[in-house]
Amino acid sequence: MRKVSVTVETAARTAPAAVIVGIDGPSGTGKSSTSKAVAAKLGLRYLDTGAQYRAITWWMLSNGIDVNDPAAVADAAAKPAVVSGTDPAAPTISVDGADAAGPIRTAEVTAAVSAVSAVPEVRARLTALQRAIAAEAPHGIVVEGRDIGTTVLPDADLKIFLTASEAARAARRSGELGSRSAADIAATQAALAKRDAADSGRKTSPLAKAADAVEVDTTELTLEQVIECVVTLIEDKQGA
Ligand SMILES: Nc1ncnc2c1ncn2[C@@H]1O[C@H](COP(=O)(O)OP(=O)(O)O)[C@@H](O)[C@H]1O
Ligand SMILES: Nc1ccn([C@H]2C[C@H](O)[C@@H](COP(=O)(O)OP(=O)(O)O)O2)c(=O)n1
Repeated sequence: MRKVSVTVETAARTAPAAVIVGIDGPSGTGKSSTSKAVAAKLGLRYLDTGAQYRAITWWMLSNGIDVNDPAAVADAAAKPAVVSGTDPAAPTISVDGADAAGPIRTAEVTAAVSAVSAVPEVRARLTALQRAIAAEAPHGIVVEGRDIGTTVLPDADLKIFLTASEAARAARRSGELGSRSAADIAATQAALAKRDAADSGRKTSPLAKAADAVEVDTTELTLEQVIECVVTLIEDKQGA
């Protein structure tokens, strides 16, 4: 009996601790692509918190809530059941049991999401959900968003803040939308700037770099270089 218990205790001591990584930054800096790839490489879970804010926004729009009325949004904030699947190879998002992966990417949701995510009741609810998901991840998790390092997981083992020039971010997003014309890139850049200003300017947990976050400017880096950089930072932390 004694021998078994010593073996179990030794195994527990030597098993690598779960690692919690927060990746924040404005739109188009590479948060989702980087977080998914890093989590897959290191056997961690992956959580896209932006998808959760989009999911609540989609529910509000589908249920006739005026997204520009903060009191109406606050009243409804507890109603939708948001569920995130955290496998980095196949992340999922559902609302009240319905697959929301497609509908949350429409232009209508993108235009409304900053107003909905500025409402404190929405943030409180999703922050609690995000913390619970992170706490349950067996080997750790990469959580991406706008306020992960500052608010959701202030004790994360590693915080990364991704940046890139507005022009690079607009070109990336336009490419995703299937257009590289100068006019489309300019329109995308204006929409990005407007959303970033709203996300950075709101009162409750705005988009911001945590004081202890590592800033990585991805403007001149390939996605592979950014992934490698973040993997190295995590491995350095784990080895420390
Ligand atoms: N370093 C990079 N260089 C070029 N394209 C990139 C880079 N990082 C991401 N991308 C591309 O830019 C687009 C936006 O990336 P994404 O990860 O969705 O950003 P975010 O989650 O920050 O909004 C995607 O099409 C992605 O493949
Ligand atoms: N932790 C987070 C994540 C996203 N949000 C809000 C603000 C963002 O404009 C929207 C959408 O986030 P998402 O990461 O999907 O945005 P993009 O992929 O950059 O288009 O959600 C937030 O307020 N807090």
